[in-house]
Amino acid sequence: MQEIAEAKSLTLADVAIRLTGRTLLAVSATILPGEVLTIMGPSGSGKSTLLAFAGGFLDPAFEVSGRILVGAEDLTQVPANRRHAGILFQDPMLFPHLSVGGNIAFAIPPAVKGHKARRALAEAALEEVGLGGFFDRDPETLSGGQKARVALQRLLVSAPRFLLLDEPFSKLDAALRQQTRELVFSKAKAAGLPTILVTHDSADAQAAGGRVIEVGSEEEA
Ligand SMILES: Nc1ncnc2c1ncn2[C@@H]1O[C@H](COP(=O)(O)OP(=O)(O)OP(=O)(O)O)[C@@H](O)[C@H]1O
Repeated sequence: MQEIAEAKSLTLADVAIRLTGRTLLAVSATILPGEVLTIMGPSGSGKSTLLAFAGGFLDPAFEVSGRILVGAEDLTQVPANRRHAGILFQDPMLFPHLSVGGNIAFAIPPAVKGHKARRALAEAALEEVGLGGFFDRDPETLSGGQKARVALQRLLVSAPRFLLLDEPFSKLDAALRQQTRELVFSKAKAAGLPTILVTHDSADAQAAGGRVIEVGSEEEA
């Protein structure tokens, strides 16, 4: 559907994040194309902070050492808007002023020219997740699971180089959660995207099928 750039690994090279002199978390890992690295740990252990570092939107209150790379390209000093990270949060955060299809079309890279071509891509992306015919719907009229699928497709049409998932399934009920996580992981794998998943749920980690890194509690860090 979208043009997929050559898949590359994502490397967190000796990343240590400190807050007021105390090490919050330290991680070193290379995540292969299509691999999901799961980060688990108690509340406040720095999981979202690690994703903020990877995405390039970390609060300057944190001190960081180490580097983040895609393939051999060092992204550590690259601003967030040029990292091409695909990010999913708990909340699908669809733009309420755009239609469902508008949400997806918005994310298609500007290299795809022409209203018709962009619309056709967005329609195909909706169809792929069972939402054919939903283009003109108001996002507010969708169910939680439908919103999650729109958010996923919006992410994938943007041609990300890696994925950062911050508890993206935690607001869904059990059956939907199972379905959505299978969809997300199968698509991430098919697109060859290295992925970091933050979760509290060991079933998410199991479904992701990759390595799991446990980060410590605030007390022991
Ligand atoms: N902007 C900030 N300035 C200062 N401290 C912050 C900031 N953001 C988060 N923190 C602190 O950094 C620590 C790590 O927060 P973070 O949100 O990464 O934890 P988490 O593991 O993702 O937690 P949860 O599972 O509850 O989402 C916490 O102690 C938090 O209070």
